[in-house]
Amino acid sequence: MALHPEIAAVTDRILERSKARRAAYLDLIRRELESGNDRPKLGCANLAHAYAGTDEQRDRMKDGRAMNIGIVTAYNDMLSAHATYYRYPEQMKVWALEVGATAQVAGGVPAMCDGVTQGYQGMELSLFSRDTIALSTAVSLSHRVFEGAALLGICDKIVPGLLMGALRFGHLPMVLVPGGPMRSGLPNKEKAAVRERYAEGKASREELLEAEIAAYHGKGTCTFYGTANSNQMMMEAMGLHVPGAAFANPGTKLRQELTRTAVHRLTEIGWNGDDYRPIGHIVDERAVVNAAIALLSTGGSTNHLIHLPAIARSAGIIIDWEDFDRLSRAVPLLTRVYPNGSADVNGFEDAGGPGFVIRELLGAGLMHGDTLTFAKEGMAAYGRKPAIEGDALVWHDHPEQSGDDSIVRTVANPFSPEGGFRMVHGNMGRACIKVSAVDPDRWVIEAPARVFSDQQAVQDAFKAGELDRDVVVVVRFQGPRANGMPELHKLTPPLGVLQNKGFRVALVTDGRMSGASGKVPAAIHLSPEALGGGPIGKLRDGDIVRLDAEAGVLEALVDPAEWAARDLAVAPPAAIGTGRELFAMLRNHASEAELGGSAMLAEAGL
Ligand SMILES: O=C(O)[C@H](O)[C@@H](O)[C@H](O)[C@H](O)COP(=O)(O)O
Ligand code: SF4
Repeated sequence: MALHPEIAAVTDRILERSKARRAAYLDLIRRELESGNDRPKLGCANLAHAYAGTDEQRDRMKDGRAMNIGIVTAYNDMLSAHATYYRYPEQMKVWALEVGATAQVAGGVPAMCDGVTQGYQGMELSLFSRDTIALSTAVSLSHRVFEGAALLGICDKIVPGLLMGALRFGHLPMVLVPGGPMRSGLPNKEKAAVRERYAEGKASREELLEAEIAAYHGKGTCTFYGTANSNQMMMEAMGLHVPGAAFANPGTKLRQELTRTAVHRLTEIGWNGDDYRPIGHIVDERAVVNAAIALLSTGGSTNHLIHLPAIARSAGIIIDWEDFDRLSRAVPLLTRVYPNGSADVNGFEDAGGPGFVIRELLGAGLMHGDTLTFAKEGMAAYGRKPAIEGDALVWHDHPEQSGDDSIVRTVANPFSPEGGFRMVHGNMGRACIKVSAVDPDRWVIEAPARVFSDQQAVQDAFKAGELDRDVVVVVRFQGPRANGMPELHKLTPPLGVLQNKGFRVALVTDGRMSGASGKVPAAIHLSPEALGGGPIGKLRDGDIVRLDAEAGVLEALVDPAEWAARDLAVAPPAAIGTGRELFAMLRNHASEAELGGSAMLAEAGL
């Protein structure tokens, strides 16, 4: 099937825009391969230090003919998703030896659970924890005694951060190794309903805690389709997994064999043979477009409108929100997974999962099918479903129809002819809105603004009954440079209560929302941000604001002369405590959300 013309056009736009940067990137990884991929060249003392900690593999390492795999792990017990990684390195070392290779933990990277920090000070470190992860990945791989790498990370900023760092070592073959979602617990919609009752004072804290623990009840990724699970969908679309590895549950034979195959396949690719395919060649302009399409056709997390531009830039590729907007209008919405529906990610996997979606998109010419992938067979392999037969890991074709068309649909019968994202712009700048989780009758909201500079003030105003009306809640000074661009997801329950009461409600912010945020129309990532002069700083209580997701408009309906003459609001002082002061250097140099929201990339000229 020929590639859809709009997808070809957007890809060409990206290729053209990225030409010089991409050429420089490919030249870098060529030079790195020539200079950096020959362990025997290192000094004897350097090699002895590298091997001492893994003395049981020293003879094989000394021999230098087999791949030494660097494992970069984001294991910790804070993220239920990453707790699954506890024994992965030990197992992976055994699986490497099975095929004559070796593996070492090159380093650990920090990982924040946004669910634990949501609504609290720690959330102001969340976005920049991504740069910290990228830097830690570079420190890990800088030992230069590896011919391949396995990246163990699942959640929100961890996959983006690992890739941002690892792509600077793009001459190495690499694989992303996910751990899988926890089994389904209390359905997400029931959890959200208890939260709204609690916000209204109709449920006790004990009742809420019970509900939350019933939802988040064990090891594995949370089961809503938020940023973490969107990561897995995108990694499949970029060909950076063993095909179909995204959503096999932890502790299963299938999960084990997918990880074992990742280790074996990595050594098969090698670094000096004819199957050499380094991550820097896999992550090209078409793979970035495929990732965007996978995100848009599944109503994935809005955080990837910041993370994918950052990942792409790390490989010399520039994608912008207009690209996303154009792709979103060209690809259909094929899944409804919470918050875009009531099913969770286990239901998505059972109904066909990423493989079904990719098979559909490839078959309709809605994805690039000719990209280089970790799998030998190319992108078609990612349209199939893994299974265990006896002791063997095999792949099967998906059936023509999904297992549940209330969750996954074919291209011929989509939930919507267009994807889940829109860009909106006007006299306050450019913002993003995810429409896949918003009822169409709420895509246009025009109401008086109520302006805040922090999310707690919104909660207080809600509790005081001051928001019980049609209202556009504006929360500013939430951008990367102001306070690290926290997610404002705790505002979802109160705004949802107002919406349930029948009020016309919207949120406008230079901050972010969670991938788990949904039903309330929210224009987010507004750029330029308030700190430093963004026009959102001109808004006043009572101004009429119009948010029209269909027409792509976000406008303060204020007389232009008055708007031009207005002074900007004064920024609140930078907060300290919970380590936030340590991140001032990242805030002060951060680029805008659309450019990736990264001080590290900005200062590196990427
Ligand atoms: O972008 C995301 O997907 C969120 O950051 C998610 O990782 C975060 O943990 C939410 O806070 C979870 O949702 P609840 O807070 O509703 O549990
Ligand atoms: S999905 Fe979010 S809440 Fe769940 S483990 Fe990952 S970061 Fe934490």
